[in-house]
Amino acid sequence: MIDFAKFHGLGNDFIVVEQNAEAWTAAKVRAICDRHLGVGADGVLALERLGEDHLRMVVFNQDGSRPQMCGNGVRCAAGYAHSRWNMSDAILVESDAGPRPCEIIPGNAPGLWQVNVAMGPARIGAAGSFKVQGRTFDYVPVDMGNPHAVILEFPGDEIVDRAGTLANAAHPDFAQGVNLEFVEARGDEWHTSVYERGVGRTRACGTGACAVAAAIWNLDLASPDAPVVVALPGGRLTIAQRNGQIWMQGPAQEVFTGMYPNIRSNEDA
Ligand SMILES: N[C@@H](CCC[C@H](N)C(=O)O)C(=O)O
Repeated sequence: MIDFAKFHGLGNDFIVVEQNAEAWTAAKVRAICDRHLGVGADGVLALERLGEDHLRMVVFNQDGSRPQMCGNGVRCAAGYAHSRWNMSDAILVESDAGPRPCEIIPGNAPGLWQVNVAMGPARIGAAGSFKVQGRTFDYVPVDMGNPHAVILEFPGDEIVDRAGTLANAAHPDFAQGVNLEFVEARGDEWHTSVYERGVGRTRACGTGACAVAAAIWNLDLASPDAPVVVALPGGRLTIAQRNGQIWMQGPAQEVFTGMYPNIRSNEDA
């Protein structure tokens, strides 16, 4: 049996296991993440304790692929390590995209943490465009350790799904696939709809929110001295920048624990 905990960050949900990532095949990830036949989640976080306040997080997307980073996942990993391993309020999470220092903000309710994470620098690429159903979308590529394309339009779920499918079907602009963020300003907030590589439309994406803020600052649409609030379907993330580093603040919540039979999936057979 596999002991797991179910966590989410603004509805972007994960099965958290204390295991080396090598224990997971793509087929096993797909089986446990299946929302009808498994536990159900957007992905798996395989965590390993490395030291006193130090751990490694490997992320798997729902489709079994292994992305470099996950912003909502890293907050969940910090919350898990704080509660299960009694780690302090300053936790270093190693990821495939490099180390991500996390600060647990004091005053949390049981099973609910506010976490501030140094998400590294954002790397902005040359703007491009692609067509969906005859409509052209201009995008700003942003690398947050994983690839994003930020689009300053808010076209509705059907187009978001079509664009995400197309961009992730060996599109020449997106050799490694891409996470798409569609954005519009509403008052002081940036409303964002995300299509995630390896998952589809999700309720929230932490690296996506960082990419949105980085693109907005790069286009001079907001002051770089003030935090940007990114409003996702699952809730809000606050993104700031200090010394060339993007900081993301938001919640991580534990939902339940369970045991999953360590079965071979049909795909393994
Ligand atoms: N939900 C995540 C991003 C997870 C990885 C992404 N799907 C990818 O393939 O790059 C987040 O909160 O950042």
